[in-house]
Amino acid sequence: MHMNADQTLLVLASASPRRRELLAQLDIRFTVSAADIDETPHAGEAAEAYVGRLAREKARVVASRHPGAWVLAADTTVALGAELLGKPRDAEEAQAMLTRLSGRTHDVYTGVALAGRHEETLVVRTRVTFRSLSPGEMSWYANSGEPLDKAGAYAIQGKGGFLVAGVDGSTSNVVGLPLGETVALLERAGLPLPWRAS
Ligand SMILES: Cc1cn([C@H]2C[C@H](O)[C@@H](COP(=O)(O)OP(=O)(O)OP(=O)(O)O)O2)c(=O)[nH]c1=O
Repeated sequence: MHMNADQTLLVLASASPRRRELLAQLDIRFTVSAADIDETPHAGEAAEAYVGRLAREKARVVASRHPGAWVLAADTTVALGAELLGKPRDAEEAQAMLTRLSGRTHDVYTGVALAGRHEETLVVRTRVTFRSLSPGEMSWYANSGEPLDKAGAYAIQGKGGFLVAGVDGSTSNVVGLPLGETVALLERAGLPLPWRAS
């Protein structure tokens, strides 16, 4: 992609097909350029601070490659109390995460950052309650392949829907991009939106 000085150009700094689909559903025009950053949490870093920091770092890395454009980035993590559950390395770790989540309520945090003429970061929390899962359910799902690239080892939008007893808050936030808050963020920056004349 070549440089573009157009202030209405939006770049999504993400390799996640979920974020791409969520944004595309709203007919918002954007290009994609993934940021590869170190996602190791700092010692004692709380979930809210962690996802905000990672979203900001992703947005800044891609903004430096696209001067003049607006860059949107996000990061999602699952938090069970003070414990952060990122993407499981394998089916065994997925199973361990599902065992922790079974029969309990956890928080899903997504940090969203917009970088361009100015910078803004927000963090959205959704509470998700899991059913009490049987060993057979956990083992089948852990080995289904679906948990591997998902924070907390499940996809609410996929087969993982059967694990969930209830959701309190934004569902798109769980999938990786809180649509209501993201639209408000783009609106504040003056980006053109399909329902608003630019
Ligand atoms: C809990 C949950 C997470 N997820 C996904 C959303 C995110 O893509 C992923 C968390 O990983 P992230 O590190 O937030 O995102 P990513 O590595 O997929 O993409 P990028 O950093 O390039 O933007 O987990 C679901 O799809 N469904 C769910 O129910």
